[in-house]
Amino acid sequence: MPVASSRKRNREGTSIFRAATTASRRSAGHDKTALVRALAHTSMNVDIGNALSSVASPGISRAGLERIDEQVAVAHERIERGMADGEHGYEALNLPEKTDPDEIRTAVEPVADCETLVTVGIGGSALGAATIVDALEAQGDGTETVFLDNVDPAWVSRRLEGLTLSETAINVVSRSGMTAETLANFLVVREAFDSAGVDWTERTIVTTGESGPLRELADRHDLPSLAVPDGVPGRYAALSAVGLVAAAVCDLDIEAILEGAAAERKSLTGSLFECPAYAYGATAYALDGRGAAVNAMMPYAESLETFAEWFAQLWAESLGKDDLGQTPVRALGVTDQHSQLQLYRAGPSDKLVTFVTPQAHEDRPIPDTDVDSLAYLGDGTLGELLEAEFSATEASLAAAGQPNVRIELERIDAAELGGLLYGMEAACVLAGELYGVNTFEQPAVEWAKNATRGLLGGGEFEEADAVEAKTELRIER
Ligand SMILES: O=P(O)(O)OC[C@H]1O[C@](O)(CO)[C@@H](O)[C@@H]1O
Repeated sequence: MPVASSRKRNREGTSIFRAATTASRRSAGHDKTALVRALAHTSMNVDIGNALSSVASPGISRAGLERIDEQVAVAHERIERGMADGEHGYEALNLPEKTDPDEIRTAVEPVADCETLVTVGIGGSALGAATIVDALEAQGDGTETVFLDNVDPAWVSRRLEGLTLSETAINVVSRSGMTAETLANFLVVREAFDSAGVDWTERTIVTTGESGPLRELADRHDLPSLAVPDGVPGRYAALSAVGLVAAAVCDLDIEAILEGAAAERKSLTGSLFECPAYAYGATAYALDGRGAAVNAMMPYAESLETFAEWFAQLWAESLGKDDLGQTPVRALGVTDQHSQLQLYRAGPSDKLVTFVTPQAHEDRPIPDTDVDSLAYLGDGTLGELLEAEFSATEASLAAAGQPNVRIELERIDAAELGGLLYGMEAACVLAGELYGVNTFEQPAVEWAKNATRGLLGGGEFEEADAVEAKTELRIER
């Protein structure tokens, strides 16, 4: 029954659809020409028109964009130098060329026929993989995927219950190889296999660094393993084995993901007016400086909900330091029109709303109805309703002077997704340069890790003492 629906494109590549909205915007007095489309074909096109000061407040003027573009040119040189030298962090932007899909496919062969894949990992060691398999679910081979990225005992038990362990494979991922949650969950999963009499060493694949407890376990049991590439922080590792092992087990087109990313890499030039990724990073940075301290990532596709979670880690852990950084918020279109939009439209003007919208998508007709008041829905499609709601919500924010940016994908497929992931990583690296922060470290997370280890007898940590010294003011029933 599903039928393909796509917005027709004229030769200039401007969607007829957009033309319509331009008319409505013009009626609302918007100057609408700031669509940044890459010179080379890339996945993501970025429309920053609704972030202009002629439309929104906070907003950025054209002169402001020109000024930032000078900083972008300098930042781009720094990024290119870091990539050329394989420097820590910048090396992540070389992954489309460096990741070997054949190596990944070979490594997953022993488990490729599993019915269920349990991925044990957290943060960057789970979110990239989850984003890819959730976004491309319809294009996979039907392998069920379970991500254990929390240690809530009831939740973990529910996830494991009901699994046919003899048909289940384990994908353990940890860059450091010592993250407590991941190692604890792996020990729990292993025990479940042992209790069921299923040999987990036959059904486990490991992705980790050169050293650490997980590397030791992999070597001791001679488990098939892949390396986390050097110089690539977890949150930037989706386009390596870290994010692609699960995709390969689900028989997704990991080659096309890397090709889409490679095409996006070609769009990195020294100007935001030519590079969608930099246009996004520079605009988000500029708006933060003008008061938009919150960035609500609101994809208009259910399959991109996990992408918003992935983006939240990327943006928060990369830019949140030295009292700087824009707070990412996860939202979903159309669902959060009915929960968050009131705030985004009529609350404080401290937010940028980032929309991600596929131009083409699967569709489903809405049957005709004899209820007159529903005639406007009947005989249409859910896709038309989704598109109308997206445009209406985008325009409603602009009409209220609330800044928003649109990221357009042609459709949600492997190449487009690869480009989107790469583009957002490049946007974040650029924003990090503009903020002047160390984009690739996350020292602030260590305090709680030390405290946890101390509380559990894993060593002497002053942080654990501080936990005990909590100031209390309890209000009890
Ligand atoms: O891959 P690892 O080393 O297990 O770390 C998982 C996640 O934990 C963090 O280090 C934060 O605690 C993230 O940066 C990382 O993605």
